Amino acid sequence: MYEISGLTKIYDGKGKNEKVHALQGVDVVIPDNDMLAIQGPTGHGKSTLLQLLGGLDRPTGGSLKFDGQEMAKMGEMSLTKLRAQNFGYIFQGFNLIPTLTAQENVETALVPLGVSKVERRERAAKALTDVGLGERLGHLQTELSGGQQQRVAIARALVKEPKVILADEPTGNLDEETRDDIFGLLEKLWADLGLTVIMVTHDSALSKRVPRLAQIKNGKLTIKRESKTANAA
Ligand SMILES: Nc1ncnc2c1ncn2[C@@H]1O[C@H](COP(=O)(O)OP(=O)(O)OP(=O)(O)O)[C@@H](O)[C@H]1O
Repeated sequence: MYEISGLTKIYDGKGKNEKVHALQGVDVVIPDNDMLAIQGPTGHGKSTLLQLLGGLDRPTGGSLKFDGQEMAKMGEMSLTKLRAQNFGYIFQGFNLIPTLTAQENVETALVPLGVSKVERRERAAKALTDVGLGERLGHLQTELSGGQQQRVAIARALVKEPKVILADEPTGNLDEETRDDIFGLLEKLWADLGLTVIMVTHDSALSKRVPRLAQIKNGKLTIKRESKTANAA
């Protein structure tokens, strides 16, 4: 569960003394097993929030607690461990390594966890099978469709058995049919594995389907639609 209050992020801008106030006091609780979509105009702080939630960057101010641990104050080693054990990331551009097979790409997520080579192979094969790519383990990125590449990226996020999946425009590069397919897969994994899924999306069809919807405007977050789970928490 995330407990977030007064969260701010200020970047250094291009000019001297110029500051970009990307997040300007975000308050939100994200309970376990929530599925939250974040919408908002371009440049208003969506990706910034996702980066902070995933421990990929540090807030400038406020409190960002994950399972009671203050991420803003955590040392680099603890944060790396928290990231490796809890967060799976999915990006719009898939971020696969083109010279590696689907299986090898998924295995890379387990290297920081010190998992043995044999176990890495087994877990990667299982994760790819879970996303419907059991027959494509040895394929390179160029030998896979866009939807299949996103499935590899989802398997790579899942193989660590994270608590949280953070997705930045997970269906952004895909046609309508493939988009429905990938979102259906995320919904199934969310329900079956009890994951928390937090995604940034411009896709209004997708926003309609998620249980809980938030909007970020000018670095501030408002909840637009509550799910029953969130109300109960
Ligand atoms: N590393 C950085 N250094 C400086 N400014 C940044 C950096 N990252 C983001 N910004 C700025 O912070 C603001 C918020 O950016 P962010 O990427 O969070 O927006 P977004 O809502 O995700 O936009 P989009 O929908 O276009 O992806 C923008 O003004 C952006 O230019």
